[in-house]
Amino acid sequence: MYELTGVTRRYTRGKGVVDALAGVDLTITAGDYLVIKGPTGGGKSTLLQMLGGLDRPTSGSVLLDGVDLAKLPEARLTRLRSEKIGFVFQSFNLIPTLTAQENVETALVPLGVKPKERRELAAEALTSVGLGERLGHVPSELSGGQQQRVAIARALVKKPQVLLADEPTGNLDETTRDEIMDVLQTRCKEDGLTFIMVTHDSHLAKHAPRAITLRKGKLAA
Ligand SMILES: Nc1ncnc2c1ncn2[C@@H]1O[C@H](COP(=O)(O)OP(=O)(O)OP(=O)(O)O)[C@@H](O)[C@H]1O
Repeated sequence: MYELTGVTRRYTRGKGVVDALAGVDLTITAGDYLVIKGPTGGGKSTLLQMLGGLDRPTSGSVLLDGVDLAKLPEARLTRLRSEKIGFVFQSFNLIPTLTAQENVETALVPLGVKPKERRELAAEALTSVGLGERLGHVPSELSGGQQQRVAIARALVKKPQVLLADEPTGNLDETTRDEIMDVLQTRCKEDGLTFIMVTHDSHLAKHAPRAITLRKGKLAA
Protein backbone atom coordinates (compact mmCIF):
# COMPACT_ATOMS: atom_id res chain seq x y z
CA MET A 1 0.00 0.00 0.00
CA TYR A 2 2.68 2.52 1.11
CA GLU A 3 6.25 2.54 -0.16
CA LEU A 4 8.45 5.32 1.25
CA THR A 5 11.94 5.81 -0.10
CA GLY A 6 14.51 8.25 1.24
CA VAL A 7 11.88 10.54 2.76
CA THR A 8 13.47 13.71 4.13
CA ARG A 9 11.63 16.75 5.50
CA ARG A 10 13.89 19.69 6.19
CA TYR A 11 12.75 22.79 8.08
CA THR A 12 14.71 25.98 8.43
CA ARG A 13 15.03 27.12 12.00
CA GLY A 14 16.64 30.50 12.56
CA LYS A 15 19.84 30.40 10.56
CA GLY A 16 20.08 26.60 10.67
CA VAL A 17 18.05 23.64 9.46
CA VAL A 18 16.43 20.64 11.13
CA ASP A 19 15.65 17.38 9.42
CA ALA A 20 12.37 16.29 10.98
CA LEU A 21 12.74 13.19 8.77
CA ALA A 22 16.11 12.12 7.43
CA GLY A 23 16.01 9.47 4.72
CA VAL A 24 13.21 7.22 5.94
CA ASP A 25 12.52 4.00 3.99
CA LEU A 26 9.35 2.16 4.95
CA THR A 27 6.89 -0.33 3.48
CA ILE A 28 3.37 -0.69 4.85
CA THR A 29 1.10 -3.42 3.53
CA ALA A 30 -2.68 -3.06 3.12
CA GLY A 31 -4.42 -4.16 6.31
CA ASP A 32 -1.34 -3.56 8.52
CA TYR A 33 -1.72 -2.22 12.05
CA LEU A 34 1.39 -0.12 12.64
CA VAL A 35 2.42 1.99 15.61
CA ILE A 36 4.92 4.84 15.25
CA LYS A 37 6.69 5.60 18.52
CA GLY A 38 9.79 7.40 19.73
CA PRO A 39 10.95 10.40 21.77
CA THR A 40 9.60 13.94 21.48
CA GLY A 41 10.80 15.61 18.32
CA GLY A 42 11.71 12.27 16.73
CA GLY A 43 9.60 12.94 13.64
CA LYS A 44 6.47 10.88 14.35
CA SER A 45 3.87 13.52 13.48
CA THR A 46 5.87 14.62 10.46
CA LEU A 47 5.87 11.05 9.14
CA LEU A 48 2.12 10.76 9.69
CA GLN A 49 1.61 13.99 7.77
CA MET A 50 3.63 12.57 4.87
CA LEU A 51 1.50 9.41 4.88
CA GLY A 52 -1.66 11.52 4.89
CA GLY A 53 -0.53 13.89 2.16
CA LEU A 54 -0.83 16.82 4.57
CA ASP A 55 2.79 17.77 3.92
CA ARG A 56 5.32 16.93 1.23
CA PRO A 57 8.87 15.68 1.64
CA THR A 58 11.80 17.92 0.77
CA SER A 59 13.17 14.86 -1.05
CA GLY A 60 12.20 11.23 -1.49
CA SER A 61 8.95 9.58 -2.52
CA VAL A 62 5.75 8.56 -0.72
CA LEU A 63 3.93 6.04 -2.89
CA LEU A 64 0.33 5.20 -2.00
CA ASP A 65 -0.87 2.38 -4.24
CA GLY A 66 1.80 3.41 -6.73
CA VAL A 67 0.90 7.14 -6.75
CA ASP A 68 3.63 9.49 -5.47
CA LEU A 69 1.92 11.87 -3.02
CA ALA A 70 5.02 14.08 -3.12
CA LYS A 71 4.44 14.90 -6.79
CA LEU A 72 0.65 14.96 -6.99
CA PRO A 73 -0.86 18.37 -7.91
CA GLU A 74 -2.62 19.97 -4.91
CA ALA A 75 -6.19 19.46 -6.21
CA ARG A 76 -5.64 15.74 -6.85
CA LEU A 77 -3.92 15.33 -3.50
CA THR A 78 -6.90 16.95 -1.73
CA ARG A 79 -9.30 14.66 -3.59
CA LEU A 80 -7.26 11.56 -2.77
CA ARG A 81 -7.15 12.56 0.91
CA SER A 82 -10.91 13.06 1.00
CA GLU A 83 -11.56 9.66 -0.55
CA LYS A 84 -8.91 7.33 0.80
CA ILE A 85 -7.54 8.63 4.09
CA GLY A 86 -9.25 9.11 7.45
CA PHE A 87 -7.60 11.17 10.21
CA VAL A 88 -8.08 11.09 13.97
CA PHE A 89 -6.21 13.55 16.18
CA GLN A 90 -5.66 13.94 19.92
CA SER A 91 -7.80 17.09 20.07
CA PHE A 92 -10.90 15.64 18.30
CA ASN A 93 -11.20 18.78 16.09
CA LEU A 94 -15.01 18.83 16.08
CA ILE A 95 -16.97 21.92 15.05
CA PRO A 96 -18.54 23.08 18.36
CA THR A 97 -21.76 24.47 16.84
CA LEU A 98 -22.60 21.32 14.86
CA THR A 99 -24.29 18.20 16.21
CA ALA A 100 -22.49 14.85 16.22
CA GLN A 101 -24.35 13.86 13.05
CA GLU A 102 -23.56 17.15 11.28
CA ASN A 103 -19.88 16.87 12.26
CA VAL A 104 -19.70 13.42 10.69
CA GLU A 105 -21.53 14.64 7.57
CA THR A 106 -18.80 17.23 6.92
CA ALA A 107 -16.51 14.42 5.67
CA LEU A 108 -18.99 13.60 2.89
CA VAL A 109 -19.53 17.14 1.58
CA PRO A 110 -16.31 17.24 -0.53
CA LEU A 111 -17.32 13.91 -2.08
CA GLY A 112 -20.58 15.37 -3.38
CA VAL A 113 -22.86 13.06 -1.37
CA LYS A 114 -26.45 14.37 -1.29
CA PRO A 115 -27.83 15.64 2.07
CA LYS A 116 -30.31 12.79 2.68
CA GLU A 117 -27.66 10.11 2.06
CA ARG A 118 -25.16 12.11 4.14
CA ARG A 119 -27.51 12.06 7.11
CA GLU A 120 -28.11 8.31 6.76
CA LEU A 121 -24.42 7.44 6.39
CA ALA A 122 -23.49 9.67 9.34
CA ALA A 123 -26.12 8.00 11.55
CA GLU A 124 -24.83 4.59 10.48
CA ALA A 125 -21.20 5.55 11.24
CA LEU A 126 -22.13 6.96 14.65
CA THR A 127 -24.08 3.79 15.46
CA SER A 128 -21.04 1.69 14.50
CA VAL A 129 -18.97 3.47 17.17
CA GLY A 130 -21.70 3.16 19.82
CA LEU A 131 -23.13 6.68 19.55
CA GLY A 132 -26.41 5.97 17.77
CA GLU A 133 -28.30 7.59 20.65
CA ARG A 134 -26.34 10.84 20.52
CA LEU A 135 -26.84 12.04 16.94
CA GLY A 136 -28.30 15.42 17.94
CA HIS A 137 -25.80 16.30 20.66
CA VAL A 138 -23.24 19.08 20.19
CA PRO A 139 -19.65 18.41 21.37
CA SER A 140 -20.07 20.30 24.68
CA GLU A 141 -22.82 17.81 25.62
CA LEU A 142 -20.50 14.85 25.07
CA SER A 143 -17.65 13.41 27.16
CA GLY A 144 -14.09 13.35 25.79
CA GLY A 145 -14.41 9.70 24.85
CA GLN A 146 -17.72 10.34 23.09
CA GLN A 147 -16.22 13.29 21.19
CA GLN A 148 -13.39 11.07 20.01
CA ARG A 149 -15.97 8.50 18.87
CA VAL A 150 -17.60 11.24 16.77
CA ALA A 151 -14.19 12.04 15.28
CA ILE A 152 -13.66 8.34 14.50
CA ALA A 153 -17.10 8.12 12.86
CA ARG A 154 -16.22 11.21 10.79
CA ALA A 155 -12.98 9.55 9.67
CA LEU A 156 -14.72 6.28 8.80
CA VAL A 157 -17.95 7.51 7.19
CA LYS A 158 -16.35 7.94 3.77
CA LYS A 159 -15.05 4.35 3.90
CA PRO A 160 -11.34 5.19 3.56
CA GLN A 161 -8.59 2.65 2.89
CA VAL A 162 -6.34 3.92 5.64
CA LEU A 163 -6.89 5.42 9.07
CA LEU A 164 -4.14 7.67 10.45
CA ALA A 165 -4.29 8.50 14.16
CA ASP A 166 -2.03 10.96 16.01
CA GLU A 167 -2.13 10.28 19.77
CA PRO A 168 -5.87 9.46 19.55
CA THR A 169 -6.08 8.67 23.27
CA GLY A 170 -3.72 11.42 24.48
CA ASN A 171 -6.52 13.45 26.10
CA LEU A 172 -8.33 10.52 27.71
CA ASP A 173 -8.11 8.64 31.00
CA GLU A 174 -6.97 5.00 30.99
CA THR A 175 -10.42 3.39 30.94
CA THR A 176 -11.61 5.60 28.10
CA ARG A 177 -8.29 5.05 26.31
CA ASP A 178 -8.91 1.30 26.28
CA GLU A 179 -12.50 1.78 25.06
CA ILE A 180 -11.37 4.05 22.21
CA MET A 181 -8.58 1.65 21.23
CA ASP A 182 -11.14 -1.14 21.17
CA VAL A 183 -13.38 0.91 18.84
CA LEU A 184 -10.46 1.79 16.56
CA GLN A 185 -9.13 -1.76 16.36
CA THR A 186 -12.55 -3.35 15.86
CA ARG A 187 -13.61 -0.90 13.16
CA CYS A 188 -10.29 -1.17 11.30
CA LYS A 189 -10.37 -4.97 11.42
CA GLU A 190 -14.00 -5.29 10.35
CA ASP A 191 -13.68 -2.69 7.59
CA GLY A 192 -10.30 -4.08 6.42
CA LEU A 193 -8.50 -0.76 6.97
CA THR A 194 -4.79 -0.10 7.26
CA PHE A 195 -4.35 1.50 10.69
CA ILE A 196 -1.32 3.66 11.48
CA MET A 197 -1.06 5.32 14.87
CA VAL A 198 1.44 7.68 16.49
CA THR A 199 1.66 7.21 20.24
CA HIS A 200 3.86 7.98 23.25
CA ASP A 201 1.99 5.35 25.22
CA SER A 202 4.26 2.32 25.65
CA HIS A 203 1.25 0.23 26.75
CA LEU A 204 -0.41 0.80 23.35
CA ALA A 205 2.83 0.26 21.42
CA LYS A 206 3.39 -3.04 23.24
CA HIS A 207 0.07 -4.43 22.05
CA ALA A 208 0.45 -3.50 18.38
CA PRO A 209 1.49 -6.24 15.95
CA ARG A 210 4.13 -3.95 14.41
CA ALA A 211 5.87 -0.88 15.82
CA ILE A 212 8.61 1.36 14.47
CA THR A 213 10.70 3.85 16.44
CA LEU A 214 11.73 7.22 15.04
CA ARG A 215 14.65 9.03 16.62
CA LYS A 216 16.07 12.27 15.23
CA GLY A 217 14.16 11.69 12.00
CA LYS A 218 15.57 8.23 11.38
CA LEU A 219 14.14 4.76 11.79
CA ALA A 220 15.84 3.52 14.95
CA ALA A 221 13.99 0.20 15.30
N1 LIG B 1 6.64 23.47 10.95
C1 LIG B 1 7.84 23.23 11.51
N2 LIG B 1 8.81 24.15 11.47
C2 LIG B 1 10.03 23.92 12.02
N3 LIG B 1 10.35 22.78 12.65
C3 LIG B 1 9.42 21.82 12.73
C4 LIG B 1 8.12 21.99 12.17
N4 LIG B 1 7.39 20.85 12.39
C5 LIG B 1 8.22 20.03 13.07
N5 LIG B 1 9.42 20.60 13.26
C6 LIG B 1 10.56 20.00 13.95
O1 LIG B 1 10.78 18.70 13.42
C7 LIG B 1 11.13 17.79 14.44
C8 LIG B 1 10.16 16.62 14.44
O2 LIG B 1 8.88 17.09 14.84
P1 LIG B 1 7.62 16.13 15.02
O3 LIG B 1 6.49 16.96 15.50
O4 LIG B 1 7.43 15.33 13.78
O5 LIG B 1 8.12 15.15 16.17
P2 LIG B 1 7.28 14.15 17.07
O6 LIG B 1 8.08 12.90 17.17
O7 LIG B 1 5.90 14.01 16.55
O8 LIG B 1 7.28 14.91 18.46
P3 LIG B 1 6.18 14.90 19.64
O9 LIG B 1 6.22 13.53 20.23
O10 LIG B 1 6.69 15.93 20.59
O11 LIG B 1 4.86 15.26 19.04
C9 LIG B 1 11.17 18.57 15.74
O12 LIG B 1 12.50 18.98 15.97
C10 LIG B 1 10.28 19.76 15.44
O13 LIG B 1 10.65 20.88 16.22
